Formats: sequence, C-alpha cells, structure tokens
Amino acid sequence: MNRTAARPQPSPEAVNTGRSITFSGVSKSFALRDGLPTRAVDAVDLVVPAQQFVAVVGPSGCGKTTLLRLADGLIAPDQGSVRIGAAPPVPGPGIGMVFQTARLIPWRNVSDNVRFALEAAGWPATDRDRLVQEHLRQVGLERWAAHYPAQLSGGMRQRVALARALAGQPDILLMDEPFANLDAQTRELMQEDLLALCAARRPTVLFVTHSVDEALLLADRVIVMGGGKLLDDVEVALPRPRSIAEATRLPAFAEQRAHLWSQIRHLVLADPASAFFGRHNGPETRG
Ligand SMILES: Nc1ncnc2c1ncn2[C@@H]1O[C@H](COP(=O)(O)OP(=O)(O)OP(=O)(O)O)[C@@H](O)[C@H]1O
Repeated sequence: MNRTAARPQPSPEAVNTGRSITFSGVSKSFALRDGLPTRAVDAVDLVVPAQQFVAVVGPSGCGKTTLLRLADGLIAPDQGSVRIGAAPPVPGPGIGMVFQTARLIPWRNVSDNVRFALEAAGWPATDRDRLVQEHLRQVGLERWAAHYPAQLSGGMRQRVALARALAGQPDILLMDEPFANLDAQTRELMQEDLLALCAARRPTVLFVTHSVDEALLLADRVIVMGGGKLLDDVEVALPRPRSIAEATRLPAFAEQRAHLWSQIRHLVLADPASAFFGRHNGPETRG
C-alpha cells in the first residue's frame, strides 16, 4: 500500500461534542446448548465520558464483545441499563461499529460500500459523491475507490470498514478487535491513523482488544474484564498527542504494561477453560 497516500486527513467540520456511554448494573446471560445459562456480563458499572477512548482487555470469553453489543443496542441487558448520552442505544449511523473482519459488501466497490452507509444514514443523494470522496480521503483510499473488496489487502478492507463506520458521522465508535487480523506493520500504521482520526474527530470510543500494548497505546483508560466483571480500571499515563513509536519507549508504558499483563496472565492461568490452566502455578501443581 502506498503510505504517502494513506495518511488520514480528518475534516474539521466533523468534530463533535459527543455523547457518553453508561452501563449501570448491567448483566447479560446466554443459554448454552446444555440449557445452563452463562453469565457473559455480570453487574457491570462503567461510564465512558464523551470523547474518551476506553479499551477493554481480558481473556477470551470474558464478555468483551457482549459489552460492545450491549452498547450498540444489538442486544438488551437482562438487568440494569445501558445509555448513550441520556437515551437507550439505538443501532444506526450515530454509532459506528468496526469488527475484526471488515464485513464489506463483496459485489459493491469501495465507493459504493461507503455510499451504502451514507444512504442508510439518510444523506441526500446530491451530497453523497462528495462525502464518499471525503471519507475515502480520510482513510487514504481515494485511489482505490473503484476496486472491489476482494482486490484489497486486509488492511485496506479495514480502512473501508472504518470509512463506512465514519460515514454516519458517529460520535460513538465501538471497535471489536479491528486490527487483530492484520500483519504487525499494517496494524501499527492503522493504530497511528486511528490516533490521528480520534484526535481530530473526538468520538467516544469503546475498543475491545486482546493486546495490552494496543490498549495502552490507543486509549485514555484501560478496563480489565474477567468472568464478565470489570476487575481493574487504569488511567493511561502516556501523553497526547501520542506517537506509537515514542510511547513504547516511555517507562510508563513498560510499567503499565507489566501491571495489566500480570492480571491477564493470572486470569488466563486460573481459568479452567484455558489450555494453560494449572500449568504455570508453581512447582506444587506440577507433577
Ligand atoms: N449469542 C451467544 N449465545 C450463547 N453464548 C454466548 C453468545 N454470545 C456470547 N456467549 C458467551 O458469553 C461469554 C462471553 O462471550 P464474549 O464473546 O462476549 O467474550 P469475549 O471476551 O469477547 O471473547 P473473545 O475474546 O474470545 O472474543 C462466552 O462464554 C460466550 O460463549
């Protein structure tokens, strides 16, 4: 990919004042095949203030994705309430979702994938060409407008997914491991681009990741989840504006990384469903 063309160019008029995300006593269970319920999210209280970037980390199955789906209004809590600003969440253009895979429409080209989001958001037909161009410029994909998803790299497809999510001018961005499938170099460049976009547009972000490093490098706060509960809430001590390369060299990065990773390691080792269960708990458990 030509990186000189790929730097995001956020448009100033897109800056918004934003809404908060509030979970109050939220629990959500699912029925498993054997009929037993599993509590995916357990009595969660969390406020993400407007324009704050909160990352959620934790072992597989701890409820991270369920928390995002509750914030989007795709599923409703069994107990408690979720609020976007003062109102319950309503899926739609005001809430941008980006998933681990881009989920593009394969028979529409890049332009038309973004145009689809503009149509869904109710933008007048006369504005759509201009807005498609603007959103593609923001993610550095103007030159790829006529290409189809199958002709793009994984990183480019995620850029289209980001452009599509931004097309509704959301003040809320919910991101579920959006860079997990990318190679290390593309991931770091996408992280830098997301930092730049967020600095310019100031959305409220809830970002799920398995990577402690990614959480620290992007977020204002990192939440640790385990067994459906919020176990820790760490304010990131890295300055903004933030550069990935510089932030990783700061002592605060190493300290916070060690603090967060020790908790996640403990959760993984203590989880009976984990392949690591009982393997690293000290000499007395070995045999
Ligand atoms: N639709 C569903 N039906 C049944 N069980 C579900 C459903 N969605 C989630 N679960 C269960 O809820 C728990 C939490 O799942 P969730 O996907 O939120 O975890 P996660 O932390 O995002 O996991 P991962 O990191 O592996 O994506 C898991 O035990 C999962 O099996």
